[in-house]
Amino acid sequence: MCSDVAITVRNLSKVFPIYDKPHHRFLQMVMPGPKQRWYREFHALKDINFDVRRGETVGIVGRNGSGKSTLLQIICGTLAPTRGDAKVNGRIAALLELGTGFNPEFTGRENVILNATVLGLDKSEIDARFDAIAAFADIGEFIDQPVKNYSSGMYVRLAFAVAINVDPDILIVDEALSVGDEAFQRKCFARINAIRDNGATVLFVSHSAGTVVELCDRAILLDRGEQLVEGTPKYVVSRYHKLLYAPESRAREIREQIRAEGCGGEPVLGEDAGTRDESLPARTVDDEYFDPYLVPKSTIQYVSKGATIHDAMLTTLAGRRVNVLHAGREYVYSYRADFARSLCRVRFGMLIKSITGLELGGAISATPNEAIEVVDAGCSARVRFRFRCLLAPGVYFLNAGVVADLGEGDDFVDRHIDVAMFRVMPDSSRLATALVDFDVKPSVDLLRRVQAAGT
Ligand SMILES: Nc1ncnc2c1ncn2[C@@H]1O[C@H](COP(=O)(O)OP(=O)(O)OP(=O)(O)O)[C@@H](O)[C@H]1O
Repeated sequence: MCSDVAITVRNLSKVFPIYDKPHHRFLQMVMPGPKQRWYREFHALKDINFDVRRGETVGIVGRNGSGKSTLLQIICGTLAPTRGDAKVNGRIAALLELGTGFNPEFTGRENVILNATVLGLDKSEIDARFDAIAAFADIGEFIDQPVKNYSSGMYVRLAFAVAINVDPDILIVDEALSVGDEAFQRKCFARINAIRDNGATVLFVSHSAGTVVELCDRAILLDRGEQLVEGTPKYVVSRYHKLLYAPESRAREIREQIRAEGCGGEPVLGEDAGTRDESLPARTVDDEYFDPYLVPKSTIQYVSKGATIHDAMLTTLAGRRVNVLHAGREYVYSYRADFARSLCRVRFGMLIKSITGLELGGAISATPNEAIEVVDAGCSARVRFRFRCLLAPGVYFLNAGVVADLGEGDDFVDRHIDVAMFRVMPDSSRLATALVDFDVKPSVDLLRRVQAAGT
């Protein structure tokens, strides 16, 4: 293996036997034969090939079951490939899914020693680092309890503390971070950054587009065990999203499209160089655009009480339809409401929610005193909400609602939940943390420390 390559994966395939009935496993053991096979083959990885250079941080993305964890386990040597091989050059520390690495009967202290020994540290090195590992894990006296008594959060804390305190040449992280609490996750990301800055190689599995774009130099998209594409994180994440939100009927076609595009997104060319979907208008790298596959699957339409909402959409200020937005820019959320009966004191509303349903912000077209007094049957209204997209990269959902006074106060006369969705593009220049960007203007003054007299 070339000395500036940390990981080489060649023609790697993994086939799992699937037994339809529990006793078939036994029958296969006692009656294996060329004619009768008691299992079906499931191809979890199919002919995977890539290199990771020393010092690179590479993200692996893909839908559930695409083979990410299987790939990492083979690279770490905890699972054997069926064909091909994965070679690593250097000390590898891995944070794989829960359950791997620790012996549940041993205490945290014993597991730390065991793990660090497996990672190649001698006794004096382990003694020198033990306190740092325990401090990072911050699990108090649980360090002397068997790990079978740990919560999943404690387990991850300790596993991560070991993995990143042994000065690995190669760090492999499999999304396990999402188990820890937020403060701990932040501590871990800071530590991963420090390890990377010291020249280590990081291989990272994540479902979070923001994390991959933020942390990685390059990304690889796996789907159904196949390596569909590799390229810049922005490019690969955009293809991943295209696949993730594809209707089942189009998924196969979209996979083929992505595969045909091949390797993409050299940084100098910009994320979509040479791979534009011909059905979309030409755009520059940072342009917002419309992704036809970004369609909510959770839309709920309430029973109409005299008005009906249609054509909910987002556009640029110039009127171009979009749903992949640029943070910081202004957009218009609009819909049409058709009135089948006359309604009094009419107002229109909008709401933006996070993927978990958290209501982030909304607006109503008028105060109660300024509601439209009467809208006659047969009329239509075009409703527009202009807003600035002050949101973190990620996916968001939109509600739309029409309110009128039906005699007993305001009531919804039509309401659509998750009527549209949009994505905010990852932005590496972003300083804001969390979901909502308050347009904070940070400033830092470095103050020279006054030297004490005589020192
Ligand atoms: N030991 C096994 N026996 C049979 N099938 C397996 C085994 N381990 C994994 N698989 C199957 O291989 C496929 C890939 O699994 P893997 O865990 O690598 O996917 P993943 O991309 O990491 O998924 P997720 O994002 O849900 O963690 C899945 O369909 C899984 O059911």
